Amino acid sequence: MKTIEIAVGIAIRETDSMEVLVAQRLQGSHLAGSWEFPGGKIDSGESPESALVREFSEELAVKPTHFEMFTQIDHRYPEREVSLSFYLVTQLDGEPVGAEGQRIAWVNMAELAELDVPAANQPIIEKLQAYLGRD
Ligand SMILES: Nc1nc2c([nH]c(=O)n2[C@H]2C[C@H](O)[C@@H](COP(=O)(O)OP(=O)(O)OP(=O)(O)O)O2)c(=O)[nH]1
Ligand SMILES: [Mg+2]
Repeated sequence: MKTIEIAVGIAIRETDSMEVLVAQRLQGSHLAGSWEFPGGKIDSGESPESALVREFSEELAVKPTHFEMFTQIDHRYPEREVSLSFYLVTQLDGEPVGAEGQRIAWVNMAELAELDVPAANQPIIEKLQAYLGRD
């Protein structure tokens, strides 16, 4: 099975608690209905960082202006194998919207733990909770 390379951004903001931006995968897509971190496929010849910036523009109509590598994980779903590069996005130019009609939400770590997420994200979320704190 050919591995699909994906760039994903975990946008972070601090309000009363630390929050991250999630988006609900659209009907008709792989893992429809689950709450993902925005991102998508890296085009051939494209760098992961360029893909991250492009996907945030397409999906959220914002530009990540500060980001750093967080972690990388490979996961095999029954239908496809993905290689996910997760970035922490600490600054955005603009206010994100669901530019493709998807629902988006800023959630704290407790809320994130309650969401239906892609199976590949579970270890990432645990790492994120350890990194940001649980409250
Ligand atoms: N964006 C994103 N994808 C994830 C996450 N976790 C996870 O397993 N995936 C998987 C789901 C999909 O199989 C794949 C992303 O591919 P995709 O098809 O949504 O890519 P895309 O945004 O370029 O969409 P499209 O142009 O193909 O419609 O990665 C995540 O947190 N964010
Ligand atoms: Mg996508």
